[in-house]
Amino acid sequence: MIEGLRWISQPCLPIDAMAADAARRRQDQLTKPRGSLGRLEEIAIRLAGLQGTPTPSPDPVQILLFAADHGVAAEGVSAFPQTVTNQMVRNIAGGGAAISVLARALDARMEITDLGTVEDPGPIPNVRSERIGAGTGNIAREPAMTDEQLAAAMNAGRAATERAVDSGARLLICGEMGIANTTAATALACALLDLPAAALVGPGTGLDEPGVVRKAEVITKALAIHGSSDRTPLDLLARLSGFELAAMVGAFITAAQRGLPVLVDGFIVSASALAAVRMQPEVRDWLLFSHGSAEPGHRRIMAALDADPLLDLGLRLGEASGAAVAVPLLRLACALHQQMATFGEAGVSEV
Ligand SMILES: O=C(O)c1ccc[n+]([C@@H]2O[C@H](COP(=O)([O-])O)[C@@H](O)[C@H]2O)c1
Ligand SMILES: Cc1cc2nc[nH]c2cc1C
Repeated sequence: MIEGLRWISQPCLPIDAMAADAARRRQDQLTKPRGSLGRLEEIAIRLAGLQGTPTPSPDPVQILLFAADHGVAAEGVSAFPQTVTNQMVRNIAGGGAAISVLARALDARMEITDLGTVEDPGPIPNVRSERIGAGTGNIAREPAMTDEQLAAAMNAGRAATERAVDSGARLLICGEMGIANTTAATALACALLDLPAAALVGPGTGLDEPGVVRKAEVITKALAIHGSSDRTPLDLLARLSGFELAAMVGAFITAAQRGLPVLVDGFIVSASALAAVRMQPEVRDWLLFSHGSAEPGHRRIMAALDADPLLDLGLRLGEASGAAVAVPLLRLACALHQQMATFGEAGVSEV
């Protein structure tokens, strides 16, 4: 085990089965035909079990946004230049990005961390600088990061999650910003799922068809160098991912160990969730899935995690935007659970 990452094997908290059972019984007494609120019932029951309470709620919601650059961008695998990562960090912090608007509209807390964009932008208001390097290595030629960098990234995600728990957050959302990170996420997921690049590759920010073919070749090369099936998920994470992906793996494992439910965003976040579950299978219990990304490989990752995301809106933005959009559903599911009258209270006949 890598020095500084021994905490990965600490157990996750168990789910409170009594709280979940009580929530299920309450759902069956509310003034509606049994099961008629479908997955909204499921959400309230799961949150009750995860939070260990008869009054589940996603609030306060904590969004952790991790940004980093990727050496593999040099292979022309993104429709956008690498400088956009830094520019978008400024935009997110300045309030103009989609997630900035969504976080404001939801009244959610958001913490933004620069884990290593290509150029150090210097201090930016509302951005934590925890730079691990000037982007990762180009995975088509070398490992993305060293073991020390992996530990730094995962520990940054862990520390951010600890801060969230300590400040009373009841739902964790992780998001990412990193030009070329769909290449890293695809390579990581292919290695973890033992699938070829062609099974998961997609346009990311908007590559054309020939671009996607080139991207698949780059991923195939990276998998040939690093993707050997006898490598551990931790080793694959170091070799094929990125600082923001590794931070999210650290965040998810920590959330499960500290008892904080997670609402998973799109393609890149799901690749991190898959890696976290491979390292610690009990993490799966703590994950709710917000939306199906338009990135085609997302479906394969969802299938591997036995996940059925709540929404299907054709989103492919990242930045935690899809998870943010699903928060109102969780709020409404919890409001219904808490505020609806029971058959007894309302004097409505049950049969
Ligand atoms: O989350 C998704 O499903 C998603 C799908 C495609 C692209 N993205 C975002 O787009 C960026 C990566 O795309 P690319 O083409 O540069 O690899 C990165 O900043 C992600 O947040 C995100
Ligand atoms: C503009 C832009 C915004 C993003 N947000 C997340 N990924 C992104 C990629 C681009 C290119």
